Amino acid sequence: MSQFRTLDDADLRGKRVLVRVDLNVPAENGRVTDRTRIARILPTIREIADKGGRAVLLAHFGRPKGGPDEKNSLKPVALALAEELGRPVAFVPATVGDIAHSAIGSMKDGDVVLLENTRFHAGEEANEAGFVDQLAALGDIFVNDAFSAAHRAHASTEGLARRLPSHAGRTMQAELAALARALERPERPVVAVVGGAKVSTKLELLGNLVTRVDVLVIGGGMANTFLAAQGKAVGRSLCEHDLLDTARDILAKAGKCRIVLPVDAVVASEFKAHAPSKTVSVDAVGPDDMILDIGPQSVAAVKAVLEAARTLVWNGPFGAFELQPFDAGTVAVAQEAAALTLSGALVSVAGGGDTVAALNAAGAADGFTYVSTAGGAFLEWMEGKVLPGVEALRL
Ligand SMILES: Nc1ncnc2c1ncn2[C@@H]1O[C@H](COP(=O)(O)OP(=O)(O)OP(=O)(O)O)[C@@H](O)[C@H]1O
Ligand SMILES: O=C(O)[C@H](O)COP(=O)(O)O
Repeated sequence: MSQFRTLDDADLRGKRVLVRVDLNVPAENGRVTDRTRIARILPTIREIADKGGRAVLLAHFGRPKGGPDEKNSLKPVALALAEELGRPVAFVPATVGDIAHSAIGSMKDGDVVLLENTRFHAGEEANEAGFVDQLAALGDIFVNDAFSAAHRAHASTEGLARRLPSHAGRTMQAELAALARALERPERPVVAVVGGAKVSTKLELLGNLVTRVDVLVIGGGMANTFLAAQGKAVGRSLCEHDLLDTARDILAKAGKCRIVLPVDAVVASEFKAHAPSKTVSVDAVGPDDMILDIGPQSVAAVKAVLEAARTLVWNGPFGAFELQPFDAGTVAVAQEAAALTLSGALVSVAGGGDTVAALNAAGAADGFTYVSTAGGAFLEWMEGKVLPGVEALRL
């Protein structure tokens, strides 16, 4: 961690500390429905406040089009944050300018305020120098605790880190350490599991992973494209038929990396919970069938792969896990990974919004070595891409 300044290196007392956090949390009708990301940033905020810093939180929420819109206000999130923190969090209905200055000017040591959505200003996503200046004028030092937004080169993630003395927050530190352990200097054999639905966005990831891991397990909707590329019928399953050549290229360049695809599947003719289903070989998928989960033989094969592995990196469920009983494959593999991790045999790291939801639903998340709350940033990191928000923190 010597490549980054951390809170250990910061003189916080009496300082205005601009803290970039990720409060892009799921919400419905103005109520936060999942507080995982809030829980992750508490240690950094508490440490800054307890050391006498004045924590000025910066965050985005949703994807507003560069102007204020009530639907994307962070105000309700400030309430949830205050509850989790167990201390007041003053919400400031402005991101920069006089209102923000005056609210920050009246802070005392140990206070916490949350500024309005950074994306209400077009300069945020454009990483405009003028907007970076306006943000920088509000603080003395910058702390980035938002790994999950670090793939964005925005004013509050990248620009500020280059403008003010900058430090990695505790969650950023933990995330980088866990991810480095899993892919940069992992114990081998390393297994990557890639599933889920977003085939086209994850194909580049697969192409990169085959050069870095020992075994690549492909599941979920992803696998269907590969089965089709091998000439198998996939019926009405989720499948990107225009990407079959890309899938074939990935299979061809696998080299020493073993690729594990499902050998059996649970199929149904409707995409809904408890739809009548049957288990078939992947060579016997009918024209009306939809593959909604991997079958028991595939589960056994993946478990065997995990038993022989030392490191696991996982993104994407094995099936339509929100619909019972099509969660069975994901649940079984998640529980096996958690058990192997708890026994000390495996280092396991998982990331992705739906993946984390699936691991939680399986009761397996606590068993993993590290569960990242990052979606896009986790994928880009797995792809081996440079994350601008992380790069800007490097010494
Ligand atoms: N065989 C399948 N057929 C259809 N949908 C599937 C199948 N397997 C998995 N899915 C769907 O994949 C989705 C999750 O995949 P996704 O690629 O979005 O995961 P993620 O990367 O963890 O999510 P996020 O983008 O939120 O970070 C789930 O909604 C699940 O129902
Ligand atoms: O939810 C996320 O993955 C991060 O907060 C980044 O959000 P974005 O995809 O809208 O940039």
